[in-house]
Amino acid sequence: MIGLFTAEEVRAAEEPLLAATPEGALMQRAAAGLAAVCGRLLGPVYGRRVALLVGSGNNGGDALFAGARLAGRGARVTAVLLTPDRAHGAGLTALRRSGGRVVPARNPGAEAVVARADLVLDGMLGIGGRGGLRQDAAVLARAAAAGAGITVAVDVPSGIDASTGEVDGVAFPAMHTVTFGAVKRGLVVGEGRGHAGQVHLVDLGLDPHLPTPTAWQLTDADVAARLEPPSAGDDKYSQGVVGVLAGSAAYPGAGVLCAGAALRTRPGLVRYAGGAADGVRAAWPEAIVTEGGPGGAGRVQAWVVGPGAGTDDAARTVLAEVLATDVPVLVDADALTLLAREPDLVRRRSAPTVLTPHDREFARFGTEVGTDRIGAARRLAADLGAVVLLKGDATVVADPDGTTFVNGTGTADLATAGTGDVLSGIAGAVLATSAATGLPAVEAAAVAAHLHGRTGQLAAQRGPLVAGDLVRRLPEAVGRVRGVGPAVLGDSPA
Ligand SMILES: NC(=O)C1=CN([C@@H]2O[C@H](COP(=O)(O)OP(=O)(O)OC[C@H]3O[C@@H](n4cnc5c(N)ncnc54)[C@H](O)[C@@H]3O)[C@@H](O)[C@H]2O)[C@@H](O)CC1
Ligand SMILES: [K+]
Repeated sequence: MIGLFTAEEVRAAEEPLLAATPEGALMQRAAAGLAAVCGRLLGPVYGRRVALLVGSGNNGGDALFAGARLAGRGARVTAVLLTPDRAHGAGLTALRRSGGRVVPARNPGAEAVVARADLVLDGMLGIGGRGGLRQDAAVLARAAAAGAGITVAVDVPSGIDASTGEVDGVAFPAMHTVTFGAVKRGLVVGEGRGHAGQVHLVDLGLDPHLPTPTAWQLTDADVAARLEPPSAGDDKYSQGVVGVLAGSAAYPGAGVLCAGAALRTRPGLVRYAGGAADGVRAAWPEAIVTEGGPGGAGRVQAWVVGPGAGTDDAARTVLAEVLATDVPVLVDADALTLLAREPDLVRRRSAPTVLTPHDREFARFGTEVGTDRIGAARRLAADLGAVVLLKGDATVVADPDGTTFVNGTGTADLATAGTGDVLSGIAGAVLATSAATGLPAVEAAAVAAHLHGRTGQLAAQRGPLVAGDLVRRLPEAVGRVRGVGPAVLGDSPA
C-alpha cells in the first residue's frame, strides 16, 4: 500500500530530518533524484533545451540544482525567474557555474524559452504554495501546456493544493511529477490527479519521521492479496453468496449488469431478488432468481441494493428490509436517494454498510462534496457510521474511523451509463466474502474500485467501452491483477 500524506504531515516530518542532516543535503538528494528522472525522460541529455520555471521558495531551489546537474551533462538550461531578487541564491550560483542561463519571467523572451524547450521543469511552487497561481506564473504554465516539451513538476504541480488536490484557476499541467520523501495526497485526488501525470517518488530518508498514514492507495499486488483465488476446500457457499436487488421493469439492464458483475468477480452464488427477474434469468442462468423480494431469497452474505430499482414505496420497503439484516449491505443509486431521506436506517445498523454516491447523490445527504474530496467522504462516513465510496476520477473510499483509500486505476472511458451498476456488483461480491476472510468493508470497497478501474482500462484498449464490456472483461482483469498474463495495463499511479 502506498501511504498518502498532507503537506502539513510532510513538513512536520522534514523538520527532524533537516535537523539531523548537514545544511542543503536534503535539497541535494531531491535535486539528484529529480535530475535523474529528467535525464531518463530526455534520453540523450546533451544539447537538449531545458527550461526551469523558478519561484521564490525551496521548490525553485530544487529546480535550479537539478538544472545545474543537467547543464553539467550538456543540456542547454535556462532558468526563468518569477521573482529574480528572491530566487534560491546557492541554486542560482550552481546553475551559472554549470553554464546555465537566467532570464526574468517579465522579459519579453521568457515565454518563448518555455515554448521551445524539450523539457520544462516546474519549480514555481511546492508544498509552501498557497492559493492559485498569480498571473505571471499562470502565463508560464499555459506556455508549457501549449509547447511540445515534456512537462515535469518538482514535488507538486504548481497551483494545486498539495493536501486536497484543489486547483484554484490555472495549475501547471505535468506529464510527470517527481515528488520528494512521500506521496502528497493532492497528486492522486481531485483535480490535482489530472495535473500530476505519472508520479515518481524520490526517497529522502523521510519514512522514519512520517506518521502512520490515514490515507492509502492500493497497488495491483495489494488487491491480489485481498482477492484470494478459491482453494480446494471451497464450495459455492464458501465463495460468498451475493444478493442482488437491482433493476426494475423500467430499468432491467441495471439488474443484468449488477448480477453479471457479481458473478464474474467471484462466481460462488448470486441470488437475484430484484424487479427484472426475466431479464436476469435470460442473461445469467447461473443466478438463482426469486420473485419474492429479499425475504424469500434465502441466506446471503451481502446485499447490493439500489441500481435501477426505483424510489417508490415498494423500493423503500425493500431497502428498510435489507438494512435490518445483519449482513453487509451495499447501497447505490436509487437506494441512496431513499436513504438520504431516512439516514437513521443506516445509523442503527451493526453490520457494515457501503454507500457508493457520485457527487449529486452525495449532496442529497446535506452537503456538497466541495474541493476536499477526502475530507467530504470522511465526514459523511463518520456521520452515518458507514463506508462511503465517493465516485469520481479518483474514487475516494472512507471508513467511519477515518481510514481512507484513494483509487489509482480507471479511465475517463468509464463515464458511461451502467458502469456504476457494474461497480456495485463487483463490490457486493467482494463484500460477500469479507465475513469469511476478515477483510474490512472499507478495503473490500477499495478493492472493488481498483478492479473496476483496471477492467475499464483493459476494455478501453479496444476503443470506446460500454458497461457490458466491463462484465465480459472482468475475469481477465482479475487474472491480470493477480499477475496471470501481461502484467501492465497502464501506468501504475506511483
Ligand atoms: N524542507 C525540506 O527539507 C525540503 C524541501 N524541498 C522543497 O521545498 C519545497 C517547499 O519549499 P518552501 O517551503 O520554500 O515553499 P515553496 O517553494 O512552495 O514556496 C514558498 C514561497 O512561495 C510564496 N508563495 C506561496 N504561495 C504563492 C502563490 N500562490 N504565488 C506566488 N508565491 C507564493 C511564499 O511566500 C514563499 O516564499 C518542497 O515542495 C520541495 O520542493 C526539497 O528541497 C527537499 C527538502
Ligand atoms: K512545483
